[in-house]
Amino acid sequence: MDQFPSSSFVVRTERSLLGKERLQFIILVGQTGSGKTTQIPQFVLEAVKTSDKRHRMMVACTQPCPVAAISAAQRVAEEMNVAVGEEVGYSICFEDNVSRSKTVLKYLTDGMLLREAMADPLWDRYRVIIVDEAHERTLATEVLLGYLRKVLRRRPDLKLVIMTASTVEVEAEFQDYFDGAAVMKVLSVHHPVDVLYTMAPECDYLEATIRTVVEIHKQKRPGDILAFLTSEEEMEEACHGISAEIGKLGDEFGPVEIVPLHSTLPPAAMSLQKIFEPAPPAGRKIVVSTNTGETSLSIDGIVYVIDPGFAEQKSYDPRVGVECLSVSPISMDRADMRASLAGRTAPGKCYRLYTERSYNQDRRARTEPEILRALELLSDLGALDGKGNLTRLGNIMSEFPLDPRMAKMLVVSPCFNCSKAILSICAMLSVRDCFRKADDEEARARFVDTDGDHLTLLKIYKAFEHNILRVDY
Ligand SMILES: Nc1ncnc2c1ncn2[C@@H]1O[C@H](COP(=O)(O)OP(=O)(O)OP(=O)(O)O)[C@@H](O)[C@H]1O
Repeated sequence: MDQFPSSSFVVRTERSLLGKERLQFIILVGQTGSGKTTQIPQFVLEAVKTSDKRHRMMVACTQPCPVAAISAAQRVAEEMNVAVGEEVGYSICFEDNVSRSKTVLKYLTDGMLLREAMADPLWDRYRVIIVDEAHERTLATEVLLGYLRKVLRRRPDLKLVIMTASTVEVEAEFQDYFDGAAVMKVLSVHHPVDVLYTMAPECDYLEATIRTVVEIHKQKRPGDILAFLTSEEEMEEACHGISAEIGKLGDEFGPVEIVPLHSTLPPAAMSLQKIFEPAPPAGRKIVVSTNTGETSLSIDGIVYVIDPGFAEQKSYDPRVGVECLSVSPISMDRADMRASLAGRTAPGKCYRLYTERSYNQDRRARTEPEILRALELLSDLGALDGKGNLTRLGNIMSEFPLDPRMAKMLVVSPCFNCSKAILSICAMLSVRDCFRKADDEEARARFVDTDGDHLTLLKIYKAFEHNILRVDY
């Protein structure tokens, strides 16, 4: 990408980019919904196509979660009037929808691009790499950026675009890390958002969310609703609750379309498009989302945001050496990001289901980047030495596209003669819970092993093998 072709964006550059044809990397800042994910890769692709034909042609655009990669590929393929999997494709864990000969623009999760580096360490097939949603500071994005900085020195023809919907501090941090990289800004219109707090803390945020959705539907002017919850189970419960309560209202307040949004929504490609479809005539769309709806997918028409103030977040407990996923209060910057989504297409309202005091006093200003929590874990597992270098064990572990604890379990399992069992346990831990509905509780109880969840998973897998694959032990 020697220069961006003209676009419909109003772009303000901090330094003149167009005169500097040899810039190797830039940071592009734009509010969520301004078109970074769907438009910039197309401009870049256009520029790549018109540049020196001897160069490699492929453009990669990374996303923090599978559902965002699929959604972007679908949208861009539609805009370019091509089929997904041909000129525009996507690659996520366990699904590669690309054509070796045709794909020139590939949306993929940041983890998948890192995996590609194992076989192709300098990403030789790519001419431009676009790292999207960099402000989310996921572990994979941070590792990717660290590695990219090294690769750029060895591949002067490789260009990097870092895209973020960040705050000024985050922007400065990226600029600092990439030697004062130029910043481009996509200026977009943003409407005012009224932020409302509860007078007293809510003791049950799920119930409060359902109640608030129903009240908005009964009392407020047209506009879609986006409600944040912390897990898929909560979302399912909320969708049922909202549907039941709104059903009781009869036809008086108009129809609703309730759409769940989760990063691993199955089957992602099929249900995804519903999120972008307009609300039913004279009705309302209600999107119930985990934090995937914060920045990974921009949904038009949202006027009301309901923020209970919690998210499921990973934390590492060094005392027991276990990483746990717990529901904890979100930081102020994430609360502000959620609120801003109400003002994308019209003036909006954000209902925070917590007190103003809780916003000001109980929350961190920013979310701690995941990478800081991961370092401690790697040292405890013996993957890093005292100086922070990879040990021999760490090197072997890095070959596995797995959580480090699972990688270590697998690497050391031959010493304990249990590789096959550990392999099955790792596979079971890598997929979504195989029991999901409340009525599966009885079935789950049949497999419970008093020695812990891992052995329960192994029992389930063995039963599956025995009954479905007819393998005898
Ligand atoms: N799969 C899709 N189907 C329909 N509309 C879409 C789809 N993906 C994006 N859009 C729409 O395209 C517009 C631009 O979205 P885009 O995701 O490119 O913005 P963005 O700046 O990258 O935001 P974010 O930071 O949230 O990813 C938005 O109005 C969005 O609703």
